[in-house]
Formats: sequence, C-alpha cells, structure tokens
Amino acid sequence: MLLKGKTVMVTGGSSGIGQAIAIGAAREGADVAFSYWGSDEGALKTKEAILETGQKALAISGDVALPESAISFVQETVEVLGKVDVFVSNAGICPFHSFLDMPAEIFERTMRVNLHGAYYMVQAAANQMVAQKTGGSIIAISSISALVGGEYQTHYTPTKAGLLSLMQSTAIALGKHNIRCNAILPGTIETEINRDDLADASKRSYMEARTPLGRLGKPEDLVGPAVFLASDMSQYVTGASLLVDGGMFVNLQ
Ligand SMILES: NC(=O)C1=CN([C@@H]2O[C@H](COP(=O)(O)OP(=O)(O)OC[C@H]3O[C@@H](n4cnc5c(N)ncnc54)[C@H](OP(=O)(O)O)[C@@H]3O)[C@@H](O)[C@H]2O)C=CC1
Ligand SMILES: C[C@H](O)[C@@H]1OC(=O)[C@H](O)[C@@H]1O
Repeated sequence: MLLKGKTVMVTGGSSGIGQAIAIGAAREGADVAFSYWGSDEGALKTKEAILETGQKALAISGDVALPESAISFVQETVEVLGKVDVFVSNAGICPFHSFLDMPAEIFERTMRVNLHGAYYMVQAAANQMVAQKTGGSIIAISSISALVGGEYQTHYTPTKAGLLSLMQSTAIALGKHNIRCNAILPGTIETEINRDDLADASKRSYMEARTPLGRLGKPEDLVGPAVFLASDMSQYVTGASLLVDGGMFVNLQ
C-alpha cells in the first residue's frame, strides 16, 4: 500500500478524474477528503467507495472559485482526519465556446474555477503542510492543453498552462519545507466535462486516431500517476510534469 497512513485531499472528487483518484488513494491506504460543488449523487458514490476500502472519507461541498472554500476545506479536513499529506488540485470546467464571441462571464468563471480556485486551494493546503512540518506532496491536474491550443478552448487552455506554471513556482517556494509540487497533464479522458463534445462522432474518431495507444483515456488511467506523485516513491520529484495522454501529444503525423 503506497499511501498507508497518509491523508489525501482532492478537489472535484464527485466525478471523473478526481473521483478515480480519491478512490484510488483510499485503495492505497489513505484517508481521503474531497470537495465537490453540485453533484451530491456523485459525491455519495465516491464516499461509499472510499468507506468500502476501510479508510475514512470526508465529502465537503463548496465552490472552489471562492477563496473561503479553500480555508474551510482544509480546516474541516484537519478537524476530521487530523492532517494533510497530499493535496490534489483537480476541480475544473471546460465550457467549450468560440473565441470572437466569448461571453465575459464564461471566460471569467473558467479562470476563477480552474486557476484562481486552484491557487487558493494549493496555498491553503501548503500553509497546513508547513505548519505540520511534515512535508507533503501537491499535485495539480493540468492538461495536455497546457502545451497545445484548442479553437473552442481559448479561455480554458491558459488556465491549464497557468496550473503547470503554478506547480513550477510553488515547487521552488515550498522545496525548503520538503513539499513537492508536480503537474499531471492528462490527454483526452472520457468524463462529464467532454460528454457533449465527444458525442460528435467525427470529433471522437479524430481524437482516437491521434492517440498512438488507440483509445481515449479513462479516469482510472490517472490513478497510477497520481499515486506515484503522492507517494514516497517520488520523493526526489518536484517541479515536474507528467503527460498521461496515450501518446497524443507526440503524434504529429
Ligand atoms: N477529461 C479530460 O479529458 C481532461 C480533464 N482535465 C482536467 O481534469 C480535471 C477534472 O476533470 P474531469 O474529471 O474530466 O471532469 P468532470 O466534469 O467529470 O469532474 C469535474 C469535477 O470538478 C468539480 N467542480 C467543477 N466546478 C467546481 C466548482 N466550482 N467547485 C468545486 N468543484 C467543482 C465537479 O464537481 P460537481 O460535479 O459536484 O460540480 C467534479 O467533481 C479538470 O481540471 C479538467 O480540466 C485535464 C485534461 C483532460
Ligand atoms: C475537455 C477536453 O475534452 C479535455 O480537456 C482537456 O484538458 C483536453 O483539452 C481534453 O481534450
């Protein structure tokens, strides 16, 4: 069990990648606190799956875009689970939209949820880890979209590049506290975030054809990389980024 005795926090644990990582961490022996916003049903499913492993589970509802959500998520986790060893910043949205007529509210909401929210969450978790004097591991779920653009993602890709950059800078700021900061860059993973986008058969086959491993990703594909970066197996890894994309990024032709 790679995470035995650790407490792991995950934002956006009610669905998709965050749900898989929260459950996967519990299967590796961690107690898990996760946040979510609207999906009570998904949160219950995650909580039950964590409890089935015999580990403790804490589900907290709150809008990650608000700075106060970060403070209360960390405080409640410490009250109930005692400490924070690993923090996974995962919650995010991607409301596909064309650039020239991008509504300001979609742009600003995407920035606030994906980037500002992650910043406040990472800061709150890091302060707790520093106070504990036990070191820790912080992981941001960035994206292949930190490295390449998307016609309908002009508001989204900058947030993912921002997260990658945030992990590089916090790796420097927090190294003296033995807190490691790394980014995971998923490719196209089938979840709620892209259900509508991938319902377009031609778009789906294009994405599949671009992927050397021949299929789109599943949320479970992110569990091994996240557990590795969370665990002491990666004790000398910080400021790094790990593409988990089936090879999509390197496939030009
Ligand atoms: N799927 C993919 O192909 C890729 C995804 N990513 C990134 O992975 C992360 C997870 O996405 P994915 O699992 O695909 O998507 P999902 O839509 O399946 O999950 C998103 C999660 O984020 C939570 N969330 C969304 N908005 C808020 C908010 N305002 N406050 C708190 N929680 C919120 C959701 O909670 P609730 O439903 O309860 O509101 C949900 O738990 C995102 O950051 C995304 O950008 C990166 C690369 C590729
Ligand atoms: C939502 C997209 O389908 C998904 O998210 C990303 O970060 C990548 O652009 C993926 O294709």
